[in-house]
Amino acid sequence: MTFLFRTSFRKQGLLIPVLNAVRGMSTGSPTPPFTTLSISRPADTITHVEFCRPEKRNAMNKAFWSEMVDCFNQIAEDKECRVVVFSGAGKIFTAGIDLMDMAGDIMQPEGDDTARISWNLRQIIVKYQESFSVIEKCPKPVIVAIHGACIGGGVDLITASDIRLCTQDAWFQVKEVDIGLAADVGTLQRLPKVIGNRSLVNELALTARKMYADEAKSCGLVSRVFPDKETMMAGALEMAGEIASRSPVAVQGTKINLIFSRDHSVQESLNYMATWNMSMLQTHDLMKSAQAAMEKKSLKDIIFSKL
Ligand SMILES: CCC/C=C/C=C/C(=O)SCCNC(=O)CCNC(=O)[C@H](O)C(C)(C)COP(=O)(O)OP(=O)(O)OC[C@H]1O[C@@H](n2cnc3c(N)ncnc32)[C@H](O)[C@@H]1OP(=O)(O)O
Repeated sequence: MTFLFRTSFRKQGLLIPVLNAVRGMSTGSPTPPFTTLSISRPADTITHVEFCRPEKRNAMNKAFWSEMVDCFNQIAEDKECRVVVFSGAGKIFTAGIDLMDMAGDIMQPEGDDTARISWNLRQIIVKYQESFSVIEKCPKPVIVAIHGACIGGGVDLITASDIRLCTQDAWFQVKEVDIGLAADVGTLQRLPKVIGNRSLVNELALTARKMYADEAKSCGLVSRVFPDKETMMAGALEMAGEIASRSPVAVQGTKINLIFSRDHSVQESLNYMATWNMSMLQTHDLMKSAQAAMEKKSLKDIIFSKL
């Protein structure tokens, strides 16, 4: 962590939440109006979202699925926030879908006949898909920090995130086939694009075998493995600080164009990029950043307008 960061934390009286995050501890209870998410501000431009249901191993109950949408829509609108760190409180990152709380919605959908039941079920699935798509739609980069187990819905969540870090004890499991369903909220669509090895994706999704940290790193699911949660949280916050020091015009434009190009041809993506930058290149941030580079100044010393 940089000196600048530390002074910024102290200046704002935010040293304790930062230390808690760095220690990998829960920052406390969920933050109202949320019941499953705890939101803290380790620095003025960084939002830490912690999945906070440790006693249930962060199983994804109904409240979680809707709170994710509210939380990330709010972050998308929050002009102070430039980057998000997402982690899980307690023993593991997440046990996936809450098998107790969600059974009704999925196994006994309402409707007078097959068509209406199917229609209602479709709407439920689309709604749950949005709980993770909202991470991708949020223009602020999301760094996800994974410790212990990341099961089922957890893999859906992390594949919608921009940067994945994990601890040496982390393991990943596309568990859906074990509970009798095909994963339907993002894993089957995003994991092949993340890993780029179809055979491995097929193997993981069809057998539900566990994949441990070293393999996750070697196949590209995560970009860094840390010895423990405390070190990982410190690494995540340091990385968040690096991103947050850059121009938000440049950072958000980079996220949006990377996602666009993942889903389009090179030529379509170049066209999109040209149209994007024909306005974004007119930002003051370009001159400020270029000048800092010429003067060998740290970008942490440059003030960019909020976005
Ligand atoms: C349309 C939506 C589509 C979404 C699909 C998503 C699908 C999936 O996510 S499939 C994966 C489902 N998850 C599982 O099968 C995992 C089940 N849990 C476990 O295997 C273990 O709990 C785990 C290895 C995660 C942790 O083991 P540990 O010994 O550390 O803890 P436990 O004593 O087992 O559990 C502690 C309490 O947490 C409750 N709990 C754990 N997982 C879930 C869960 N998935 N759903 C609901 N509750 C869960 C567990 O019951 C214990 O509660 P209590 O007895 O009250 O203490």
